[in-house]
Parts: sequence; structure tokens; C-alpha cells
Amino acid sequence: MSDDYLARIGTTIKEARNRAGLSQSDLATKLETSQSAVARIEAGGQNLTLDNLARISEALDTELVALTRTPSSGAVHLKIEGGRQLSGAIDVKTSKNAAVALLCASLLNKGTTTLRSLARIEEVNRILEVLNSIGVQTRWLPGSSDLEITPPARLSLDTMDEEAARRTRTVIMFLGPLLHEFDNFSLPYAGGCDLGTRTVEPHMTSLTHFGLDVEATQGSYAATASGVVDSDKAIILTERGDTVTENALMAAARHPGRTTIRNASPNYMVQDLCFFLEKLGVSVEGIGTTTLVITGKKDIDVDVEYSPSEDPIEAMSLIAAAVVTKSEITIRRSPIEFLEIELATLSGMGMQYSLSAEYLADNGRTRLVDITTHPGPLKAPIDKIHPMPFPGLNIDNLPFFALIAACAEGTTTIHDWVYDNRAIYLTELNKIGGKVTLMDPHRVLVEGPNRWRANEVTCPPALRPGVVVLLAMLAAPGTSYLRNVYVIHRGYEDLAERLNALGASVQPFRDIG
Ligand SMILES: CC(=O)N[C@H]1[C@@H](OP(=O)(O)OP(=O)(O)OC[C@H]2O[C@@H](n3ccc(=O)[nH]c3=O)[C@H](O)[C@@H]2O)O[C@H](CO)[C@@H](O)[C@@H]1O
Ligand SMILES: C=C(OP(=O)(O)O)C(=O)O
Repeated sequence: MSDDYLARIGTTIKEARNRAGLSQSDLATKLETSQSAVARIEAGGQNLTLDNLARISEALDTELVALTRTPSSGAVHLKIEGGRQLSGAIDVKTSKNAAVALLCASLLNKGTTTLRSLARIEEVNRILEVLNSIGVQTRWLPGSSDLEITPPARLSLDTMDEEAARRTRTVIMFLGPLLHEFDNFSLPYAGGCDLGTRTVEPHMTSLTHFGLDVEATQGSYAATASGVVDSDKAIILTERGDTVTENALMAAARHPGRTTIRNASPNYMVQDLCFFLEKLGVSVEGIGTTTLVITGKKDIDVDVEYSPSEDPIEAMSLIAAAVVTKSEITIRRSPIEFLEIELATLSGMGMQYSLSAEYLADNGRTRLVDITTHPGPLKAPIDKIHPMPFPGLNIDNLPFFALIAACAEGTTTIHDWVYDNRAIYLTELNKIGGKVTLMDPHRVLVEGPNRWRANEVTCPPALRPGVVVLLAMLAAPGTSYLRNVYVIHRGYEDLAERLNALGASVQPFRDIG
């Protein structure tokens, strides 16, 4: 490494340490080194390995160096020693999908927003990069996953980190908050998981209600806001989409009149956003239903705290982990309202589980339970398994049913009508002993029960199918490798470590280069 490069890294570390409110000695204690070593690093007088940098990033709770940013360099892989049963209890973390909505919604507020126990995942990191690049100050409060967000007097969209923006689909949700701030602005095209084409048309159509006109130009959306709101009519969503409902909600939040959204998604992330908007002083009637009536505020300037709720998709992932490894585990803090169809489907397949009494999430609204799984034989369901917008079986939970079907006696049809390019990734299970046949781009037949066998597989470029392969590897006796797991880190926090606490053996390792 050149001296100049080392000095720049040293300065970055020093700034991050100061932001975290740590002294050199505090950081040295966390790194199990001496204060003088930290001083040397900060002065650029110490050679650093990627591993050192990763440890310092972790100690400072910051993506100091985005080691996983470019898939081809420093990619993270997992080594799995499979065939172990799991036991014990695990807490479900807060959801990715509420986190991204709330980060966008923080743009509505001129005051300081504190999001408690936010998911510390790559998707959040990318949005933080985008927010920081347009002038929003963000800070993880020391020793916590609480994020403090302070907006600037005026956002600077010209300096947006477009590379980070293009790695998520979330940037589309900047349209709703920003249309009240700018007459003309442009945003890069939305990216995200490779699941085939995903329309943005419903977003555009719903926002015309607020006078927004969006033209897709070369690589970006050019938006013009006329400020004329069509107050008399309801917004009728042609799809009951989650992020489109959120976009319309955020646009309505700063419109001082009443806005009605019909065919709104009542899904978990939308509910979290509604609860947050209420804290901002916005009135939202009909939360949890498909008709929302919002009375917004022209200006929102409050210091506010909010705790998003737990992730039903993570809870489902952990249920699938228990099934595939034939384990009894307790999945604490599971948001039951968003798992009822999943549990009923599992009961139909013969799965035994017990539920604790209900208790409330930290947002004071979402109902949680602890789910204890009881291993036993499963049978294929009589009917095909397909998702529906909430309150159906969650679209993101569908891939886990392919894994569970592989453990059940008989043949199951899994119908992923939603995504053009997701069912195909389920055939990756065949590399580790699954018997999955692709019938057409949307349907797979899964024959079970099968015997899992260890193998080396490149992680599919889609979050849930990636986790499904990982979970199957937990059950496959021997050593498996799952390569390039950035997509998993997009949506799950410390998954390897947390599975290991239940008795799994999942070791992350990196390419150096
Ligand atoms: C950040 C976030 O919250 N992401 C979630 C959100 O994405 P998001 O809200 O962006 O989902 P999309 O708008 O891409 O919808 C997913 C797909 O479903 C189709 N569709 C959706 C609703 C409907 O009533 N009819 C219909 O056909 C869409 O055309 C699209 O092809 O919802 C998806 C579907 O639940 C989830 O997979 C994503 O995890
Ligand atoms: C498809 C998903 O998310 P995103 O909308 O972030 O791509 C998912 O969470 O499975």
C-alpha cells in the first residue's frame, strides 16, 4: 500500500472514531490492541490487511471500507459444515423492508429522526450512502443499532452517490418525499435483486395525483412537480404493491388536505410506515386495511423516535432452518399477524409448533409471539402453494416453501406468479441433492423428501433463493461453500453468527484482491 493511501485510510478511521465518540484507547480496547497501535494506524504508519480493516469497521460500527461493494473484489463467501441439528432460541430482527421505507420517510422531516434497533444490513448501508451523499447526516448511536438522522437545510441531489442508489430499488421511494421539496429533480433508475422486470409504472401513476410528472430518460427518471394536487379523487392503485403504497403515503404526508388511497397494501412495512407518519403528526385512517385516508402537514419539523417491527420474512427463514435441520428451536419476537397463512399452510403439511402468548413489539402496535418448532414428518400439501399480497402468503416467503416441500413426502407445486425470474433459482437446490423441476418460468415441482449433499454453489443473485440454498447447506452433511453472498447480507444481519449461536457452523471468508 502506498504511504499516501495509508494516510488517507488513517484519517478516515480517525474521523469515524471521532464520530463514534471513542478515544484512541477505547478503539484499542475493542480491537484488543494498544493505544499506540491505533495512533500509528491513524497517522498512516501501519500496514493494514483487509481483515484489519473489516475489524476496525466493525469496532466503529461503520462501513469504513465497503469490502463487499464490488462483487468481484473482496467478495464474501460462506463455508458451511452441515448436518448439525440446531437448538435454543433466537430473536427475530427488525425488517429490511420497513427500514428502507422509514429511511426514505425521514426525508419528510426537518427535525431529527431516530430509528431504534434498525436492521444493520447492506440494503440499509446503501441507502445511508445515498442519504449521506445528498447531505443528510446519519450516526449510529454508540453501542446500539439506533440510527440518528439529521437532514440538511437543503438536500443536494446533484451529489447523489448513483452507484449506491442503483444497487437498491429503494431510490424510487425518494419520489414521494421529494416532490414537495423540488420542482424539478432527477433520480437514477432503481435496481435491487435480479428477479426479472419489476414495474415502476404504478409509482408514476399514483404520484400524478400530486402533480408529479416523471419521464424516463437515459439511465434516470426526470421528475417535474407542478404542485397541483387532484384533491377530489382517490388514488386507485392498480396493483396492491408495498412500495407503491409507501410512495403514495409519503407524498400524501406533506399534502395538507385529505388523500384517499384505495387498493393500498396493508402489509407489515406499510403499517410500520403509517405508525411512523402518525408520530410525525400525520393522520392515517385505515391502517392495516386496503383503504387509507391521510391528512398530511405542509411542514414537518419534529424530533421523533420510532422502533420498526420485527421481520416476518426472517421469522419464516428461521422456521425453514428448523424444518430442514429437523430441529426444535424457539423463534422469539415473530410478528404473528404476518405469518398466519404461512403457519396454517405448514399445519396442513403436518408441521407441529407451539406459540407463546402474544406481546407487543417496541412500536407498541405489532403483535409478536415466540414460535417453537417441533420436528416430525411432513407431507406435501394437497394444493399448490402460491403467494398473494397481504393478507396472503407473503411473496417473499414463497421460496422457503420450496425448501420445506423438499423435506416433505410427496410432490409440491410452488407457483411464483409474481416474479418472472425467481422460481428458476430454486433449481439451484438440485446442486445439493434437491429434486426440483422447473415447469415454466413461474412454477416448480418439488419432490421430497430428499437427501441433501454438500457442494460448492455460487449464491443466486436474489435474496430469498440465496438464503434457501444456505439453509439447505445447513442440513447437508459435510462441507459446503456458498460463494458471493452479498445479496444475503442485503437483507439479513449477522445471519451466520446467529445461526452459529443455535449450533450451526457457518464461517464467512473473503477473497483478498
Ligand atoms: C422494499 C420492499 O418493501 N420490497 C418488497 C416490495 O417490493 P415492491 O413494492 O417494489 O414490489 P413490486 O412493486 O416490484 O411488486 C412485486 C411484483 O409483484 C407484482 N404485483 C404486486 C402487487 C400486486 O397486487 N400485483 C402484482 O402483480 C408487481 O407487478 C411486481 O412484478 O414488495 C414485494 C412484493 O411483496 C417484495 O417482494 C419486496 O420485498
Ligand atoms: C425481493 C425482495 O426485496 P427487494 O424489494 O429489496 O428487492 C425481498 O426482500 O425478497
